[in-house]
Amino acid sequence: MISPGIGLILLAGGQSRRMGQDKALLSFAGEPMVKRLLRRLDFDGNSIVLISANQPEPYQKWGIPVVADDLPGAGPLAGIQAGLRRSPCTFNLVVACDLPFASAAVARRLSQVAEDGDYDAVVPVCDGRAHPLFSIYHRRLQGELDAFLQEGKRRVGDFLDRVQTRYVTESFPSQAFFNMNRPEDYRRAEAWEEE
Ligand SMILES: Nc1nc2c(ncn2[C@@H]2O[C@H](COP(=O)(O)OP(=O)(O)OP(=O)(O)O)[C@@H](O)[C@H]2O)c(=O)[nH]1
Repeated sequence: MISPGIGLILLAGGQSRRMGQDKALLSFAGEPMVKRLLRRLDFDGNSIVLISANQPEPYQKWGIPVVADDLPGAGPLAGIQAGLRRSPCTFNLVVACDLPFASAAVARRLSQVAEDGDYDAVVPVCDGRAHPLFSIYHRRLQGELDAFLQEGKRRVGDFLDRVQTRYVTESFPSQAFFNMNRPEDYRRAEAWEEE
């Protein structure tokens, strides 16, 4: 289990234009992606909040608290903003809803780094790429994030450059960060699942 002091912010408010259907509700190996993520990440008992600009009904039916973006249409950073505002936790793992192999082991490792240090954000780097949508954010970032978005800025990486970000470069399994944008990504991931 993840440390009980870490909250989970699930980002499910995108438009899924490339996929052509809502990625958060996409059935993967017979299970909607959001339910799969909750099962895999093992956040039982921790604070969970799902940020969606779309229909809240399916999530409410599953007992998952849903909040809407404060800045609709502004992208994932605005989802993080809404999540940090609602979460009671100091540290929060932000997870995009399109990561079919999101890993509890990676989440535990990042949580450990966050709780041992005093960073604003803890971001894994795998194969030379940072993964800010599977990362930990400190709730004290709220004011700075509000100001950043207010300036019309939207890029998560640019925001992370402004704050005390700890990039964690370890031998993470790259599949944990594989995200599905298009139907061909979905087919590829389902094939891995079946292997
Ligand atoms: N809450 C919230 N989440 C978002 C927003 N935009 C994207 N996300 C989430 O961020 C993650 C990555 O999203 P993308 O794949 O970049 O964007 P998308 O809008 O879902 O997909 P495309 O329309 O194909 O670009 C997914 O979990 C999305 O649900 C937003 O405006 N608000």
